[in-house]
Amino acid sequence: MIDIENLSKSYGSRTLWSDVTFTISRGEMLALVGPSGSGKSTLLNCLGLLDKPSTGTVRHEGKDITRFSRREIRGFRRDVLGYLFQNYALIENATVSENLKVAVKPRRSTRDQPGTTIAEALDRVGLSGREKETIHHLSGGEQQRVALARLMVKRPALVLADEPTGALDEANANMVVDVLRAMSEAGCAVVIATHSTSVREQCDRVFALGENDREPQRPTAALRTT
Ligand SMILES: Nc1ncnc2c1ncn2[C@@H]1O[C@H](COP(=O)(O)OP(=O)(O)OP(=O)(O)O)[C@@H](O)[C@H]1O
Repeated sequence: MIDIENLSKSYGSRTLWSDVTFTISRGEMLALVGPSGSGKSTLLNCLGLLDKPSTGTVRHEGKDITRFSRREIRGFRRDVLGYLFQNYALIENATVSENLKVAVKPRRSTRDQPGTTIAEALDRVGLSGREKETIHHLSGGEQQRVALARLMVKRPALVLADEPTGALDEANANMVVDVLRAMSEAGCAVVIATHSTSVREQCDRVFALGENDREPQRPTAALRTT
């Protein structure tokens, strides 16, 4: 579904990673690992069109998304992508249910499978009955669970998750990974940047950004498959 070829990212003379080449398929859950500062978030941002790689291509259905126009970027974010990022990207002054309603897709025909409803998603993330609460009154972990519920309602083809379990207790961390796993089993491609050994072990494949990438001016073949 996503073909990444010879991707590199440099800031000035510092190369974060280079020669990054791999494919992410539908139904696959992939862990992106590497030491702090190795560029995991930056790579996710490049895949999510929030940042641009210095060289290389990222193809979706044959089209290089790094060359998309603003209009194509908007369409790709709306129709294909789902983010689970550290700032949650929720509407702070709106309620839980208002934040989820923006993700509901109209069914184009009766053949369209009905998606997860807002009530089902909130129940799955343990936030039933909290629909009317305003986002900024929720804890960080609760906001993250709202972001996860929004992903379930949206059902994107590609999910990019940046340390999705970092701020959570063990039970909620397991719940997040279980939901992402269920989404991948339903045909979604999931990429998770993580330091967690347990999350890594639950993924289908692991890509490791190399330790040397932290060293300024030392370009490396950045990606290993384990
Ligand atoms: N706009 C920028 N200009 C210069 N350097 C930047 C810029 N954005 C990020 N960096 C640097 O790129 C490096 C990689 O950052 P990134 O957040 O991608 O790493 P990470 O592997 O996700 O780290 P962590 O595991 O700590 O979250 C960091 O050293 C960061 O300071």
